[in-house]
Amino acid sequence: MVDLFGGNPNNTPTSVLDSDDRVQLLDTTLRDGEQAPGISLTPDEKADIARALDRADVPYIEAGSACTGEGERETIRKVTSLGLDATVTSFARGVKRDVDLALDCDVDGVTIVVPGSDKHIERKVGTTHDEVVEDTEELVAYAKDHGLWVEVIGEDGSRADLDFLERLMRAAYDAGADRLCYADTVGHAGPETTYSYVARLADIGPTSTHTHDDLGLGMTNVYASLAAGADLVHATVNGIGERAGNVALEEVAIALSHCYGVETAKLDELYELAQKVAMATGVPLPPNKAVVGENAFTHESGIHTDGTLKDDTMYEPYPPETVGRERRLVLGKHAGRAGVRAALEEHGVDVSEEELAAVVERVKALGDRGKRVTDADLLAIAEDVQGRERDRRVELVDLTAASGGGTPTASVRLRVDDEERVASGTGSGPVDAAVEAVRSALGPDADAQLDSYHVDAITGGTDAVVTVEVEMSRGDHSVTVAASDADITRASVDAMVNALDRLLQAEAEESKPAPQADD
Ligand SMILES: CC(=O)SCCNC(=O)CCNC(=O)[C@H](O)C(C)(C)COP(=O)(O)OP(=O)(O)OC[C@H]1O[C@@H](n2cnc3c(N)ncnc32)[C@H](O)[C@@H]1OP(=O)(O)O
Ligand SMILES: CC(C)C(=O)C(=O)O
Repeated sequence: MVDLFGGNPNNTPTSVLDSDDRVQLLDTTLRDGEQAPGISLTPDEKADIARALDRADVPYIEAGSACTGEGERETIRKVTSLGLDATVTSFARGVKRDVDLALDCDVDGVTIVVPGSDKHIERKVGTTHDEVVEDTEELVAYAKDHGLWVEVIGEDGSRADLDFLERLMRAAYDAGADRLCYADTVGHAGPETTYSYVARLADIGPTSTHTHDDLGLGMTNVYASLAAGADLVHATVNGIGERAGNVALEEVAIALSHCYGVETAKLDELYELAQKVAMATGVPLPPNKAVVGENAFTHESGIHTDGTLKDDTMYEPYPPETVGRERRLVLGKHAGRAGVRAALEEHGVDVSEEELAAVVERVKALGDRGKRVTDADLLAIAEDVQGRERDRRVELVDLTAASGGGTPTASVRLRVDDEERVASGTGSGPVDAAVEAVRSALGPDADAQLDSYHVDAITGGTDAVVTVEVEMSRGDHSVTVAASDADITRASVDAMVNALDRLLQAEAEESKPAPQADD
């Protein structure tokens, strides 16, 4: 077995890092991240992300590849004009023209990428090992002469002949490169390979690591690199990048802080940064993504919710505020009594043990149908279980609908606050006509989206009672309401009017001023 992390005979592994070790980040969201298919950031979007990276104290920002074209150079210039604290760099192939184009964008540094593996040297670039070494030496000296910070990357380094890679990197370092970088370009290496390659480079000079996630080993290889002596990690926000992406900056930052006390960025800036990148790139955050996913600090299952209510730290490795987030307890199929009681108490609703059991059962039933149980759903269930009448803003008083022969028509009488409103509508069928009539009676108060509409027959036969369940949303609020009747049009309109009423109530509730401490 390979003794990767230097375990001693007592089976206690040597720590990868100590809290006084210094590790830095180079963010390549704007270069490798943008290379993910379909992403193209505008100058303003790059500037916005770069500012957010700078606020998070990320010391190196690779702003793009100046060789790509004039549009890209404009985006890089926009970033270099911001006067950030970070060192702003551009990617450059191992050719003088690319370094000149980078200089033309006023960057502080270049990441010079030269072919590292035989495949890249012979088949891609069509050169020789000796030429790569000579060209690299010349180019590093040229870039240094022009005042640039220089990192030299041996592309496809993890598949390179290690003796050659070492020779190439030594030549680059001797020519004046500030840093060397190990690149697992196709994300094929395991941690043992990574460790042995990085260890050889780190013996030469300061070494960075650039890992990809094709085998899901991006982060493992960062650890192997740090254990082997690397002290700078290339990463992208949300892990976006070529193919399966790069190692995620937010994950590296929190993991090094949590496991070793090594700080690499301002952690409480990470969530905003992640959202900004998701928005600008159009690559949404997966809900289960570490640190920044919707579910990272959300608890639904009863056992977890109960534990969390007893002690915040029960089911979380670190408090959500550390990374600029908040904890959420939500209800669904896996809810238990403690979570439901806490949610009701938050809305000032007290229930007996018996009522609580009935509410939990209804919450689970809603969850069983694959529904997210919202606050409005919970309050509707509790009211029903407790047989409480609530103040309503909108109520269906009367409905008539006709569909025989000509165009289906319907008229409704609604009570809206203390006023009665009557309206009629036409539609493709009686339900559609009745919904049109409701919209016409309510005007802007009916501006809501019907997210789902579901009909179930509760009893058999042509006199069956049907239950109509609608899910509607308005702004940030969403509600699921069911109504039953022998008349499907009546059940549908009842459910929709009740849903609209609850959405309007939720909105009104939200706009109430918060109670003062001594209220
Ligand atoms: C692993 C990585 O992420 S590498 C970075 C990937 N980034 C990019 O590709 C940036 C966007 N690219 C582009 O806009 C274009 O590819 C350009 C402008 C760079 C080049 O465009 P073109 O001149 O049309 O060349 P094309 O894209 O077809 O081929 C790439 C060329 O770069 C050469 N090249 C590739 N890597 C290197 C390197 N490390 N050093 C020197 N030359 C290289 C190739 O040999 C090929 O040259 P050839 O045309 O003489 O065969
Ligand atoms: C340019 C280099 C660092 C790269 O993106 C890679 O090798 O994956």
